[in-house]
Amino acid sequence: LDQVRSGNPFRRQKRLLHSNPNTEFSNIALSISQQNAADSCLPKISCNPFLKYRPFDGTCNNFLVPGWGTPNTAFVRLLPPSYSDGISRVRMAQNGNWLPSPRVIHTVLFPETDVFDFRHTLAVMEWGQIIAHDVTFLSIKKGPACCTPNGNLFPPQELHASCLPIVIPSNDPFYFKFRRTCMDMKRVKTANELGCNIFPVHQISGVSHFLDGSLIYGSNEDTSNFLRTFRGGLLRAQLTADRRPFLINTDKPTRVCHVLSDAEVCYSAGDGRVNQNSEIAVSQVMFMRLHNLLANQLSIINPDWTDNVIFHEARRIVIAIIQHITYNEYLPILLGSKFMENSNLTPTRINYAIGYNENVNPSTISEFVGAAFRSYHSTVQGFISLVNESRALVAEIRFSDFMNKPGIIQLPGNFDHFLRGLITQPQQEQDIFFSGEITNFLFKSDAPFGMDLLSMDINRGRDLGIPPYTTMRVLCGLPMVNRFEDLKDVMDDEKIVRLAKVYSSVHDIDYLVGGLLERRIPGTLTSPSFHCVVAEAFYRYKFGDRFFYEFGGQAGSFTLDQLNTIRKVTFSTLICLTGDNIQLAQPDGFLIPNVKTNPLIPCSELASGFNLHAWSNS
Ligand code: HEM
Ligand SMILES: [Ca+2]
Repeated sequence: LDQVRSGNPFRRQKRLLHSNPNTEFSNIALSISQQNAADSCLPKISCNPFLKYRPFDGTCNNFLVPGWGTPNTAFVRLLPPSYSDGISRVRMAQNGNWLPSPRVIHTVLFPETDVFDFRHTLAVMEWGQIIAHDVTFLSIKKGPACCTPNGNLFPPQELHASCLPIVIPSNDPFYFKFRRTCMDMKRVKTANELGCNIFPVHQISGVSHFLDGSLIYGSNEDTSNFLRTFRGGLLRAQLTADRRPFLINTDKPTRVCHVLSDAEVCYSAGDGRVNQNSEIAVSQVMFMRLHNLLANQLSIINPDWTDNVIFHEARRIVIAIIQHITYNEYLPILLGSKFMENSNLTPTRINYAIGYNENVNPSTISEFVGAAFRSYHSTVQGFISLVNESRALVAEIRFSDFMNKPGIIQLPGNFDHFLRGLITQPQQEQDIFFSGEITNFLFKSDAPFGMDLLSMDINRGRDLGIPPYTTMRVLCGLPMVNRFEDLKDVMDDEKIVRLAKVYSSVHDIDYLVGGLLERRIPGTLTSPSFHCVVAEAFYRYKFGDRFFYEFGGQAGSFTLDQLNTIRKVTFSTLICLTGDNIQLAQPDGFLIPNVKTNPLIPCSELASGFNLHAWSNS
């Protein structure tokens, strides 16, 4: 409370759980997070300490626990899960009733408006999605539909155990038009489905937890082999009539994508979500092109290298570039530059970084994927700008028209239009306003309505047993609260009034909801209760990853010359290198260009320092 009175509730919360082991709450987090009941089910593997290239599934990254971070293993939890039966049933309200419907919470607290973030480009949003798809994939349990064919609720006794449908009130401002009172949603898989009999349940990630380019190469060797040509270290690609490379097509477009014939474009990549929307499809093509460009350069520099060596060296560089852009350009925007410096998260400028810690569990954090990182769904744009070389708007496409329908990005000129759009169009503000394109029309296909991502996110938090907001905010260093009025330290009055309209107790508030309603920490794109969880996740992706690009002294470490080459790469370099014919970009692609501080300059200048001489064998 003293903190509240002092008028600066932000000072104390900007913390990293790991770097503050002497605080009461981080001690709790640290001890719980390092142990994971599901670890008892990890496969026993013996490791080769001289392995130069990280395995696709992340095994043996950690010598103490070789299964840490591998696909189909459990997330770590910062705090014990909140399940009403202590095992797996979703949380109930303090008064014993069901918690309010996520859709009701959405309509009362999160108006649908487009508010632009005029500082940050849409590339910031998209880079977040790239990271999300790299570090986590929740697979949905199989089972029958959870709503009737007309979109109404089944009687509770007829509901399958895998179901967690969202109740839509009959007076919903949007869905009432379609007389729908139920949004189908199923629970996600837990370690128990894989034979690991532990309770409370632990949800699992289907992909490698490390930030290791698994969305490009897959999370196992079979997927990677499927994507490779086995010639010149290249990834497979399909060429358009004018010979521009795109990802290969899946062999079942009509099943995977929203297309009418199997002749239509629908990609196959290291991650199954590649077709989800046009921006992620563009990004995945960008990475495939980057890999092949590096592979071609490496072949020229080292004609004696085998396909396998070229492939793995190119992959190692691509992963390093993803990590570098994340820690050098993306995270300072999210977490604040000062915080990054103080927590050793900023990339080192010279020499190697130090601090790899084999005691850090590198696994993705449940509270991060179940709430904190999803808050960036708020930054998604409902309309995508296609932009030409003079930065004029060529077209604007409706986001929901091109979900699971990526063919548009291959049309002549469009790939560059999309890429330029990413570094030109503002993202939406990280706030309580979400685009209707994802909250009414998500995956709409040909229907006049779709699903609601925000309601799904709130519901998913309950599925994962994410502790309520009041518990999570304490973990992040805010005072314990017992009444709605106590939330004034981080929330505006009007929001508190609305919260009290929906939730009957302050302790019922979902973490995602509370975190989104907090005032943002100045100089960041996070609020106090999300900051420590997002920071903790990225702390682990760095200091828990033996192959992290900046570390020396490992079999897979870069030479300093190589490292210094990677340090020159920015998001804009990627745009320049992988576009069909992009001539200009601003140095910081995550910031809106402007003549004074971030002017458009020739790509030849932006990419000039980037060559692979440091990889020459001679
Ligand atoms: C570009 C538009 C985006 C769309 C259409 C989208 C859509 C989705 C959907 C449908 C889910 C699954 C929901 C569920 O069933 O639980 C999801 C999950 C998720 N999204 Fe997004 N998303 C977008 C961008 C982002 C961004 C920008 C971020 C973060 C910066 C993000 C972070 C996440 C995370 C962490 C999950 C959980 C993933 C998992 O563990 O499987 N998404 N998103
Ligand atoms: Ca990964």
